[in-house]
Amino acid sequence: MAIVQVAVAAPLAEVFDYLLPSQEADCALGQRVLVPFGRSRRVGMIVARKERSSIAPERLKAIECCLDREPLLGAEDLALIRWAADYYRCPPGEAIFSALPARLRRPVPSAPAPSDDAVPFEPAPSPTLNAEQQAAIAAVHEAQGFQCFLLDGVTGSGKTEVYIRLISAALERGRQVLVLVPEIGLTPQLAERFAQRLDTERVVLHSGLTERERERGWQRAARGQARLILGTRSAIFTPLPDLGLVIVDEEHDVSLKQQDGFRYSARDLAVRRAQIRDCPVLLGSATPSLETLRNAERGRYRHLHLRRRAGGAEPPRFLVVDVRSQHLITGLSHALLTRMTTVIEAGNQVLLFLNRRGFAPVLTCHDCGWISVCLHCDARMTLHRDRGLLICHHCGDQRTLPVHCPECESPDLRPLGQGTERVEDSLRQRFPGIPLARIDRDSTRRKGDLERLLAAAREGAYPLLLGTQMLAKGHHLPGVTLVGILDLDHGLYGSDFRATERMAQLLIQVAGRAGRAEQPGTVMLQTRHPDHPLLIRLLRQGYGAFADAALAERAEAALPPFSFQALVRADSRVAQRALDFLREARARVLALDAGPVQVWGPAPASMERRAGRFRAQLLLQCAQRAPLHALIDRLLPSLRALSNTRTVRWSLDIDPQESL
Ligand SMILES: Nc1ncnc2c1ncn2[C@@H]1O[C@H](COP(=O)(O)OP(=O)(O)OP(=O)(O)O)[C@@H](O)[C@H]1O
Ligand SMILES: [Zn+2]
Repeated sequence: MAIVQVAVAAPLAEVFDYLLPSQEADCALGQRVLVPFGRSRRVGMIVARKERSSIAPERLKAIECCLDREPLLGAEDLALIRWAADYYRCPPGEAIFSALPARLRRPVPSAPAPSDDAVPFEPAPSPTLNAEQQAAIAAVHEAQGFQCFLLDGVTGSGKTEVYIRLISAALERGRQVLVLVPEIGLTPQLAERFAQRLDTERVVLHSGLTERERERGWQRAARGQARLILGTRSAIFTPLPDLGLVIVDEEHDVSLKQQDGFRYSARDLAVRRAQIRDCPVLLGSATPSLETLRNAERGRYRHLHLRRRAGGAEPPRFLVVDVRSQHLITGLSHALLTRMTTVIEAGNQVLLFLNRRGFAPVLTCHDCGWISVCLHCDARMTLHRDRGLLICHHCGDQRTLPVHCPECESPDLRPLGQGTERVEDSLRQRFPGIPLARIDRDSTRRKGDLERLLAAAREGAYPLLLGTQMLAKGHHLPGVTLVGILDLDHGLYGSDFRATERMAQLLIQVAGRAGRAEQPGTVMLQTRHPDHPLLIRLLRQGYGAFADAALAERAEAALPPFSFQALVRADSRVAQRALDFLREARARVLALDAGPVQVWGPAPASMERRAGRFRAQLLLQCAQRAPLHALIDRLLPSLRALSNTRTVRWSLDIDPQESL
């Protein structure tokens, strides 16, 4: 009997050998099987065939049955997932089964191939490419096999147009194309643009679909029926037999990194996938991550520029509003309000950006000083007046809005600061009769809300747009000529070393919504730190100059991308336990002789208690990747042993994007 290696759907570091009974002899790589496992049965996937096993033949168990008639994953798909599982230290079975549509994680047979639906196609006219767009396209066309490109194009420079041309050419060559975007909210707009221009079978894959829809799309992609696949990060694992081009839009966005369970970077895996496939990959952004810029600088990625806005639109003009010692009206300066009036009277649109939802970030008692703290987190509960609730944005806990102070019974409770709900309130009073759309997670809770609001916003239905980053990213809103940024200051002095990078990206992305059509745009940035050197550089010289300076700072401090990191996070219900666990982990690292790997911490998280658990982290860092990863391999067994005896949860994050 043949021997196969099976990855079982469970958090186990190993894969297991099984016998393949003769009635299942043609069961192959990438097919799911049902196997006896301990006293139960589990679903698994065949990941290799073997000549012999190190386990004595009489002790080998046989698989019970094969669940699929054809492989669900091809050899390359498996290679990618297993590479990712190794690199990110995720158990192979967990990685493989989290890459499958949810239903196929259970012991059910896979469905037959879904049929195609033909859609009538009326191509929309395509613009004449400018010289920079042409050069970018030509560069990618010249690629022989694998090559990674950075498409670094200012907002509104026509990156999407470049994608469309490259996709079209790849489709004509008979290839499939995978396009990744960081957020669901960006899929409808892009899908719509693709639908107008590309006559091909498309699927969209994201977490907002039902299990059925997702499985169907996945199957059509896997069987080569769908030729263009547009999806959020987990779509990186979709099997694509004819893959010929990978595109990652907004490659700088943290949402491309999975932050729990199988913690992978879809962007980095896109590059790896293209390498395995030997095809080109294009990373696009107006604000590339410092990691990607560094790779371009080192010549590993080819840097393509689109320096001008397409179709003759002007870059937006920045005005800094120094709000120190100014009287603000619910967070808005007089200068901003005045200009808003002018823009609205001229029949254009204003977009206001405030990255804080709810009515106010805290409720206080004016008599005794009580504040609305969360019982489970080291955080304040946000006042949501519309819903009559205090909500903790960290653990989700809700309380009905108190009428009297819970401490002193005073009725004088006051909201402090403002969120989008409060700004909306104030604007409706100040601009009566002017249609306003607030776009944030609260105002778009039902399916289709966001799409509807954005479509109406694009049509110019709302002279006033107000929103969080949901509204800021990637949307083309041609009527917007004024963008007001109410408060980004926390990003200038954040505790995470990436805080300024994120602030700069968000600022440029939000600003990029202004003046994308005929009318020029203005961006008013309210700040209490108008003299901050990085801010000045960003506004006067642009993102590229900012990134150069930020990279120089990172080099100086030996931080990523000039070093590599891994973060061990731990949490426990009892204070100190997580820290104690990490102290021991640190001792183990030192006992292993860490060599060039530096060990920082452990330190409590900046918000230590969250959802009733105390959190801490231990950082490992090294100028080279190899010694760090070698150390981790030696460390993991002892971490697993350590945690067995404790009530501590822990995880390992390779190339972490966020500290706690
Ligand atoms: N060569 C061109 N000539 C005229 N118009 C163009 C050209 N290329 C793109 N456009 C138009 O310019 C606008 C902006 O282009 P697009 O949305 O592709 O930019 P982008 O770089 O992807 O934007 P962002 O990253 O800011 O979302 C679109 O309306 C697009 O149709
Ligand atoms: Zn909480």
